[in-house]
Amino acid sequence: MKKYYPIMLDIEDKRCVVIGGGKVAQRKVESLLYCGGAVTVITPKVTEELNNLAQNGKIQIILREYTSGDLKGFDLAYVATDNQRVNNLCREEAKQEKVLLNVVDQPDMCDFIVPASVQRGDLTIAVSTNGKSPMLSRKIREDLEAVYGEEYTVFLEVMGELRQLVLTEWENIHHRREFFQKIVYSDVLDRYRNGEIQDLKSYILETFLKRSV
Ligand SMILES: C[C@@]1(CC(=O)O)c2cc3[nH]c(cc4nc(cc5[nH]c(cc(n2)[C@H]1CCC(=O)O)[C@@](C)(CC(=O)O)[C@@H]5CCC(=O)O)C(CC(=O)O)=C4CCC(=O)O)c(CCC(=O)O)c3CC(=O)O
Ligand SMILES: NC(=O)C1=CN([C@@H]2O[C@H](COP(=O)(O)OP(=O)(O)OC[C@H]3O[C@@H](n4cnc5c(N)ncnc54)[C@H](O)[C@@H]3O)[C@@H](O)[C@H]2O)C=CC1
Repeated sequence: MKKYYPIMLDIEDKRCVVIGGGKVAQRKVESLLYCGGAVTVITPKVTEELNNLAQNGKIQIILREYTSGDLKGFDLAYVATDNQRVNNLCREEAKQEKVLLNVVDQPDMCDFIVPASVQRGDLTIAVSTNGKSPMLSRKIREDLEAVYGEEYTVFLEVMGELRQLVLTEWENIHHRREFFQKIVYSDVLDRYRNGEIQDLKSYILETFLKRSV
């Protein structure tokens, strides 16, 4: 069985090229933009949404078919046409130019594949089936969205702030670990979700910090 290595890639301002301008290309472009990628789309035809993104200066569109040399200078590349010849040419070029390539209709030609993901502030939950069933990835993503709601955005913000505080102020790693463990494994999130707690940060500070110092 093929193994993919899951990583969190910082693509802020990295140059990403997408060959093709249909529905699938659009989905990949949207996720790249969400993470701050600098996106260029090369395609003779685009969806209305991609066109709007270009009008608003969010992406650059080059309105023509792929030609050899188009991947040069990019960090990441996606081919989202349904043209086998273009897939093959891009695969060749990506290898030569050492650009990581995703071929949306051929997992066996990909350097990387894209998981389904849930984003809750700084929390990312990603799901992949190694390409076996993208529909199943989607379904699991939907299930996760129902379980991990917006309260995780707030919770994680508070945990991040507390961690900064504790890392600089507490010397003993065992105390720090125990402190975080108590909060994360408590019923605080359930109670916040049920509306029993109004201000999550104050509640956590009062309940857990007082007890620990
Ligand atoms: C290998 C991979 C390469 C890659 O794109 O990176 C790939 C490949 C292919 N997808 C196909 C079809 C569909 N893809 C989706 C949806 C998504 N596809 C995504 C990723 C991936 N798709 C990578 C593997 C991910 C994994 O490991 O699980 C998601 C998760 C992320 C994203 O695209 O952003 C996004 C869900 C996002 C979300 O909703 O959260 C749907 C469902 C829908 O449309 O709603 C369908 C129709 C139903 C079905 O076929 O299951 C086809 C066949 C085309 C055909 O039939 O001709 C191929 C090619 C092939 O398999 O040969
Ligand atoms: N990975 C995934 O998540 C999924 C992949 N697919 C596959 O992705 C492919 C694309 O799907 P859609 O976006 O729905 O197709 P589409 O037909 O809507 O879009 C294809 C795009 O490619 C462009 N194109 C065609 N020839 C080109 C060339 N020589 N150079 C540059 N651009 C060119 C077209 O102008 C069009 O914008 C299909 O092969 C499909 O099987 C389909 C669903 C999901």
